Amino acid sequence: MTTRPYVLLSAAMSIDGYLDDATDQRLVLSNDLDWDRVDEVRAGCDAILVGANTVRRDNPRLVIRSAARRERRVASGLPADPIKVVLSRSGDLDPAAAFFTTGEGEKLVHADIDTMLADLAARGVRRLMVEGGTGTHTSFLTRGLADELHLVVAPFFVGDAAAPRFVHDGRFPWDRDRRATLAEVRKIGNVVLHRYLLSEREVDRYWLEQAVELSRRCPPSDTAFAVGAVVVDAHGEEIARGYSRETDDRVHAEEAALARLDPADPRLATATIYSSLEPCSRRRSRPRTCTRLILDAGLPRVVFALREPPTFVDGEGAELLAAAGREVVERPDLAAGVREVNRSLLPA
Ligand SMILES: NC(=O)C1=CN([C@@H]2O[C@H](COP(=O)(O)OP(=O)(O)OC[C@H]3O[C@@H](n4cnc5c(N)ncnc54)[C@H](OP(=O)(O)O)[C@@H]3O)[C@@H](O)[C@H]2O)C=CC1
Ligand SMILES: Nc1c(N[C@@H]2O[C@H](COP(=O)(O)O)[C@@H](O)[C@H]2O)[nH]c(=O)[nH]c1=O
Repeated sequence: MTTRPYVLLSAAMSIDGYLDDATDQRLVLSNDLDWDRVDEVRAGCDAILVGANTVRRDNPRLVIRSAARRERRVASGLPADPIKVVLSRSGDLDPAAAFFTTGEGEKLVHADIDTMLADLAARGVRRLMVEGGTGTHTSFLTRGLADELHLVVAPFFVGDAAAPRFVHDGRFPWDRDRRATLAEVRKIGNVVLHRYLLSEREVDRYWLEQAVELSRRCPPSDTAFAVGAVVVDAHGEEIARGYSRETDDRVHAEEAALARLDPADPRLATATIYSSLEPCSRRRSRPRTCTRLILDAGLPRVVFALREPPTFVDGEGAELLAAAGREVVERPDLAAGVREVNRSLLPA
């Protein structure tokens, strides 16, 4: 099975949540700096998608504007422009639309999202940017098919319910009990970019990267690893963090983080602990291992990047946690930073 491309949704809306006004003229919400950012994001993607109404109403070109970015793409063996895709069940599209007549990449029309994603995966597309409009964003979001959302808010109101909102009504996977992860807020002149992470895989990446960053603060040691740990509740809010040797010269990262929480804290029962290294399962310097502490705290989910290397002991934290019914997620794709922080302690 081929994996679907990474899906990045992008939209600009007014303060009151509209993507456009109700006139025939296209509403520009981004400023010049933000258009340049959009161009950069486009240049980092293999394909760009819009819905059929956006082609009909905006007549977009969806090409890379910057000559330097086009040259960089070509120099790295890519076409100057990403593949363009339009979603349309009706197929009612004007062949003279700029979508079809501009740009050097392929132009595709698809009537179904699943078929489209499979086709793009087969064409080697790894990153897809979805630029709207309302119906298209609603389809991707309600189906849980978005990994990341770039939402720009422009500083004015449209104030007309006849205009298209960011999304239609619907059942979205993120609600007040299951919040999306806010990875970044950036002021770009007078607009604000919000970057949200929407898929579990990307949320895990974000918190594990935080844990790896935290491990860089560990006081150096020849006899113990440098590890960072973050505990995140079911709403996606950080509730504790810690790192090796943070509070005394023996303390482990998970131990330091869990010590900051009341064992009776109800959030623990649905929280995730992110640790840059597999939780320890043998320890001389303390009565309880980090694996034991995690089990005793009732944490149902553990995510780590690197298995404990056999430098000091043979770790079996992952196996013990899984055997106890905890969900254990190993992310070796994020292990490079952990290896770098601990390079003097790893086997050559
Ligand atoms: N500010 C911003 O960032 C942006 C604003 N916009 C604005 O959004 C507005 C357009 O939004 P909207 O009218 O909702 O249109 P869309 O651009 O989302 O197009 C909707 C059409 O796309 C096709 N489509 C949508 N979902 C699916 C699906 N799941 N499977 C197959 N086909 C699908 C259908 O085409 P068909 O009818 O052919 O069957 C549908 O009618 C415009 O006013 C535009 O200016 C657009 C993009 C970005
Ligand atoms: N209006 C608007 C956006 N609209 C999106 O940009 C597309 C036009 O791209 P181009 O053909 O390159 O001019 C348009 O069809 C729609 O998908 N995007 C934004 O980031 N900010 C904005 O204010």
